[in-house]
Amino acid sequence: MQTLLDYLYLPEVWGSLAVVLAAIAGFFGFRNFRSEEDKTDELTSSQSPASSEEAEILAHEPEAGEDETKPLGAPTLDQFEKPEAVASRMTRLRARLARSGALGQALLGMLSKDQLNAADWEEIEETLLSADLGLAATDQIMEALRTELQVNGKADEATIKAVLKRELLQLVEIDQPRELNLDGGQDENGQKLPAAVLVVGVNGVGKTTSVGKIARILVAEGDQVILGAADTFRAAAADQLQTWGERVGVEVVRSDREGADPAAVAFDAVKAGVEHQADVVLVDTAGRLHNKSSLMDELGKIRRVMERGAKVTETLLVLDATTGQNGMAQAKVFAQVTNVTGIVLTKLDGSAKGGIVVSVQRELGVPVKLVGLGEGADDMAPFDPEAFVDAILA
Ligand SMILES: Nc1nc2c(ncn2[C@@H]2O[C@H](COP(=O)(O)OP(=O)(O)OP(=O)(O)O)[C@@H](O)[C@H]2O)c(=O)[nH]1
Repeated sequence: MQTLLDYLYLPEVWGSLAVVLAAIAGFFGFRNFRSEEDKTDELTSSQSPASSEEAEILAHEPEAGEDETKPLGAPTLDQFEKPEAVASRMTRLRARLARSGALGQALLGMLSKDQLNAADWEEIEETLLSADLGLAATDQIMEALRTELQVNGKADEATIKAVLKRELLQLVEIDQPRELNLDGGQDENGQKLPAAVLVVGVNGVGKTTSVGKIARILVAEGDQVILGAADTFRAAAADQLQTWGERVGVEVVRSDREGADPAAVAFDAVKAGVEHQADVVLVDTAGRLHNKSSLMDELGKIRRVMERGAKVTETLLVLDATTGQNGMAQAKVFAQVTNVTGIVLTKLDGSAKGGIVVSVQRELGVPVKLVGLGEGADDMAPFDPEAFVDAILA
């Protein structure tokens, strides 16, 4: 006769227990996916891959009966944080943006003098340049101010503000939508497909944090989101992303292996998004700048394998507002190697470099879509040109 102890050693018992636990976790809608790359080498695919590397990733299917999910307990829905709604964060964060209003105050102080001499104009130019507006935009504003003061002699504060606002708004304007394109379309059977969003940028600019924050914005808007931790260069990045996901009940696809193929993780994330009929799959990348061609290869491959599962509707470039022209040079490399569709400008809180919005859009020809305004989880908002200009002139 079997004792209770014998019974506990039976593998079927543990197998059944695992299935029950997985089912419970699945029921609560919270699962942590390990990339299939970690698990199997057995492959089948009817699609024709573009390269042998891609073939490996595409052919990567779990073995029959294998469950690649790793349930992390079963949190109930009310254990998840409720991210702040977009409208309320805009009001709250406006004040943060105003901290970068040093530009408006400095200019108004100088321009309200009775007689402006050459040294004053030089100082005005210097102030505009130090806000990272760039040469061309600075020239345009200088021209408009000179014209105003020549025509009307001394201008009052309200007039100067109006001229600055008009010019800045014109400079910030860009003939492209600022909203994220999150229309993934449908497959040939009419089943909804997720929008795949690739997030790129130099390390340390706030990429992983931004992916977490964007996920929260989307969750607040009612979207079902899946995150892909394709920054496999730094193991902590996947842990960091997982924490962001866990806080709001968002699934995170990751690899447990440091240095795993980022394209495999990105592929699995999109695959999970399709299977779970998610609205958006957000993929974080490492994007180390070893050299231009390896970066191009890596991002190109990630993008191609993502496209096999769903449409990459956005490639967002994350840029640190405090890094100025140096950051811009690096951003340009990314824009050259991948088709960037929007900028996420981080660390705009407290930075006197608000002018970077103008220069980055001019240099890269893509709109700033989101701005990071602090280290808090909901300190990110869609970019609003008028609120931005008002704030820097406050
Ligand atoms: N003040 C402020 N800090 C920010 C903002 N966005 C990100 N950070 C901080 O920037 C630091 C770097 O952020 P990460 O998300 O780890 O940067 P990363 O680009 O993913 O870095 P790698 O993974 O090394 O490539 C963190 O301390 C963030 O809290 C922001 O909008 N404002």
